[in-house]
Amino acid sequence: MAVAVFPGCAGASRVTAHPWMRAIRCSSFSSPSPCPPLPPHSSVEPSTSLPSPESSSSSSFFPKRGKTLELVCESLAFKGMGVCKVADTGFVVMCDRALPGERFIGRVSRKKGNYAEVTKLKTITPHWDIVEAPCVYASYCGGCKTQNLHYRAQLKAKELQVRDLIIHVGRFSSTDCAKDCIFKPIVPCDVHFHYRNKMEFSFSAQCWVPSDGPRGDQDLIENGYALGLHVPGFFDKVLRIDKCMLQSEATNKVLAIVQDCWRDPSLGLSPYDVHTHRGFLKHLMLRTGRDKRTGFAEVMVNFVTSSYKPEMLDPLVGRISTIPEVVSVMNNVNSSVGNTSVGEQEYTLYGKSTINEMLRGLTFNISANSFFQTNSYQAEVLYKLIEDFANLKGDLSEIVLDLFCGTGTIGLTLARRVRHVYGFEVVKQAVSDARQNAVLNGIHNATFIQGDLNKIDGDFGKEFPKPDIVISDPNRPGMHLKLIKYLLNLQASRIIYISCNPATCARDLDYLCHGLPEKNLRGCYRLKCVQPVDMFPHTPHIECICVLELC
Ligand SMILES: C[S@@+](CC[C@H](N)C(=O)[O-])C[C@H]1O[C@@H](n2cnc3c(N)ncnc32)[C@H](O)[C@@H]1O
Repeated sequence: MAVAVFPGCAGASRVTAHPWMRAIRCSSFSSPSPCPPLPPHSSVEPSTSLPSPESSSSSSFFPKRGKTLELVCESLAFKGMGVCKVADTGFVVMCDRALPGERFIGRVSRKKGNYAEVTKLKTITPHWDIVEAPCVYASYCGGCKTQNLHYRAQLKAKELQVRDLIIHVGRFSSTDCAKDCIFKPIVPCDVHFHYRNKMEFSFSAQCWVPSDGPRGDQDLIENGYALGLHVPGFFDKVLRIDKCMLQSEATNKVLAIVQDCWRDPSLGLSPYDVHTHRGFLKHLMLRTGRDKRTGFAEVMVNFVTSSYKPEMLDPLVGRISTIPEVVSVMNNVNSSVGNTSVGEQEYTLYGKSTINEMLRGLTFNISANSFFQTNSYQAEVLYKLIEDFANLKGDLSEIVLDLFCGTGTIGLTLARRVRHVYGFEVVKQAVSDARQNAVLNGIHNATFIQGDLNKIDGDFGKEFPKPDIVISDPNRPGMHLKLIKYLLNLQASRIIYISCNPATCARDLDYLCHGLPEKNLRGCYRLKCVQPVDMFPHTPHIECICVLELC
C-alpha cells in the first residue's frame, strides 16, 4: 500500500499545527524549576478565526466545551494525538485516536490554552493507509493506538514529529538541518508484534465493558472483576485482556491461566479496590528474558499484592509453574494505598529471583523491578547505534559518563573499549543490578553511583575525571536545568542524548546548543545528528538518539 503524503507537513497548513508546543518547556521539569517561556515563534501560533463551527467565515472563535465539530486529522503529534482542523476553517484541535486523513465528528472536551481537545464521536471517512488491526482490543486499551495505520505510515508520522519538535521547540533552522543532513531516516523495528519483554496488567473491582467491544465480555459486567489494562484516562477501570499481541507467546500462556482461574470463588481471591483500599491482588507483571545457555525464552511472573499471604497464591503458582518457560514467580507486597507495582517486600514463590537477557554480547540479570529496555530486539539495534555514534577511539583511553544509567546496560556495552565508565542512577536497586551486571560480565572498569541528577550541586563531578563522552538517557521529563548547566560547564567533546520524549529532548538540545540567556547560560554544542529509532510499533512512543559536538 502506498504511503500517503501528509498534507500537514508542508507550507502554510503547518503554521497552525503547533499550539500545544508552548507547554513543553513549562511542563517538563520534574522538580520545581524556573520555567522559561517559549521563544517568540510566530509559526507556532494557532489560527483563532472562525465565525461559527457550522459555517466558515472569519470572526474570532474558540469552540465551547460540548460543541460538536466536523474535523479533518492532518498529522500525529505528541502522545499520538491527532492534529485536526475544523473543516473549512483551519482552527486547530487535538483528538486522541484520530489518524491522518480521517474526517470525523468530534465533541470539544477541553480547552487547553490556545487550542482545544476533542473526543471523537463518529468517523465520516477513514484515515489514509488504513489496515485491519489484528488485535481485538486495539481500539480500546490505549496501548496500540495506531495498529490500524500501515506500519510505513506510522514510521513516517514519528519521523515528522521528531523533525517538527526539533525545529519548533529546539529552535533549529530547517534549512541548516537539511543542509547538514541532521535528520536521519527513522530506523524501523523488524519485529512488529510480541516485542515487549515486560507487561503489567491490573486486577480491578471495576470491569469496563465498551458498548461496541470485543464479543464475550458481556458476562463480566455481572461480578465486575477484571484483570487487564487500564482504560485510558481511568485509574479505577480495567478492560479485561485475554491476550496481548505485544507480549511474548509464553507470557500470553501465563495470562490465560491466571484469567481462567483467579475468579474461581473457591480460591477466595479478591482484586484490590482503589476506592475502598480493600482486596488482595493488585497487579500481574510478566517479564520475558532469555536463557543464557539455550537462548530460549524464560519468564518471570510477579504478583503484586496488598499483603503477604503466599498460601492464597499457591493454586495459581502451581498452575503457572507447569509452563516450561516460567522460571521465576515473585511476590511484591505493596501495602500502601498507592497502586504502584514496586513492593516494600519481595518474595520468591517459585524458581529463581531474576531472569537473564542478552544484549550486545553481554548477559544481564533482571529482577522484578529493574529497569530494562522493554524491546530487547530493538535495544540491540539502539545500542549498536549508540556505540557507533560514540565514535570511540577504542584505545582504552577515554572516560565515559553514563547519566541515567539504569542497570548499566549502555555503559557496560561501551566499557570494553574505554578506560572507565561512570554511571549515575537514582534507583538503588538498579545501581545494585548495574554493579552485579558488571561482575557477571567480568567488567572491572565501570563504577555505578546512586544519586538524583535533579539535585546535583557544585561538587558533582569531583569524584571522577573529566569525561570525553557523555551518554544521557533521561526518562520522559528530560534533563533538569542543573544538569544542563553542569554539562555546559563540563564541555565534554561529545554528548549522546538518548530520549524517549522528543519534546523535552528538543528543549534540552536548545539549551545545550543555543543557551538560555535569562539564566546566563551559553550554549556550546552543535547538533550533528538526530536519529529516531522505532522501539514500539503501533504505539505513539518515539525514541531518538541525538549527537552533539562541542563547538
Ligand atoms: C530511560 S531510562 C534509561 C536507563 C538506561 N540508560 C538503559 O538504557 O537501560 C531512565 C533512567 O533514569 C533514571 N532516573 C530517572 N530520574 C532520575 C534522576 N533524577 N536521577 C538519576 N536517575 C534518574 C530512571 O530510574 C531510569 O533508570
